[in-house]
Amino acid sequence: MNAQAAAPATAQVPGIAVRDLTITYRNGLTALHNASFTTPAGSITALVGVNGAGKSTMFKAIMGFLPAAHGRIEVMGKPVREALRQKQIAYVPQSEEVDWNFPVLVEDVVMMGRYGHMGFLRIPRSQDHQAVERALQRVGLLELRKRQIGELSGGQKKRVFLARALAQDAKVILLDEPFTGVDVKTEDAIIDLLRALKEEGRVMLVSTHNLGSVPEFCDRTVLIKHTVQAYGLTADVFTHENLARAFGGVLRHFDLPQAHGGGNAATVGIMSDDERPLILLDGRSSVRGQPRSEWDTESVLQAQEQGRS
Ligand SMILES: Nc1ncnc2c1ncn2[C@@H]1O[C@H](COP(=O)(O)OP(=O)(O)OP(=O)(O)O)[C@@H](O)[C@H]1O
Repeated sequence: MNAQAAAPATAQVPGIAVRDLTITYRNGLTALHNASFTTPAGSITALVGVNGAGKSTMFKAIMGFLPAAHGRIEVMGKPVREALRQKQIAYVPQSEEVDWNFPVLVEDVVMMGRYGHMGFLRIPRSQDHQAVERALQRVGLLELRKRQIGELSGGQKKRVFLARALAQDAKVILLDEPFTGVDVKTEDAIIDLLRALKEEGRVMLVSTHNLGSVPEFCDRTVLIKHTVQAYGLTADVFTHENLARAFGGVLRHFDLPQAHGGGNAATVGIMSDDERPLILLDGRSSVRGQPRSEWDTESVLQAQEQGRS
């Protein structure tokens, strides 16, 4: 589906709606122009593109850090400013954006998610402590609550910031490359948590270079290259043609013709931007352990409809 095409039928409950967004930095560089996409409540959307394509810029715009030169953003049906005021948006940063030498305990970082719920003096009440405890429990870090944040592993640090978003009770969670430097077990644990949050009706937007994981846990994808090139159901968007357009010659790509035996010859393509490659069958994305018939658009929509009813 290209960016101008109609949104999927299930996209009725609003999650994030970006319309005609243009962002120009102070130095005059326009990092995004006329970018548009929508995602519904109860969804996980991948934000995919080359380095410098504008993914972090999109996050910063949704977080209200960057003014729009043109266009608008709505979150859960409200203007961004209103959604931010209601603490509905949380951001899980890239590791490089954080000063890990800052002396602060794990539980203090998670408590920051409660600041917006506290009074002017930021004195935590029992419900704030309970929310922090629940969030740490959910990401499996309760035992490390008294550790200095700088003493944690890369995967544990990511989970602390996810816990901060949970303590905030954000409806929309933006995750900037949550799998960088994370082992496969931790990645799977984060994916399981994101799936559970989706079932609760929350909206996740996840930037990642880990293309192979996208069809496994992101029901939708936004392909970005200084604008939104395509968005919609991952099964529709994650095609060889679209990815080649978004990445140009940057992706490593191999075709293994007719490697799929049993009389159903198919072209197996492998595209890789990072650690886990994306496997394509006849130019369409596939999901680990699932035959392709279970991953076509119709089945995804049906499964989502059933999940809602
Ligand atoms: N503060 C800034 N001032 C000026 N230009 C910026 C600023 N931040 C980013 N840019 C530029 O905007 C463009 C988009 O950058 P952005 O960080 O959004 O890309 P990205 O897709 O997140 O990249 P990556 O995958 O490397 O994280 C790039 O050309 C970048 O150099």
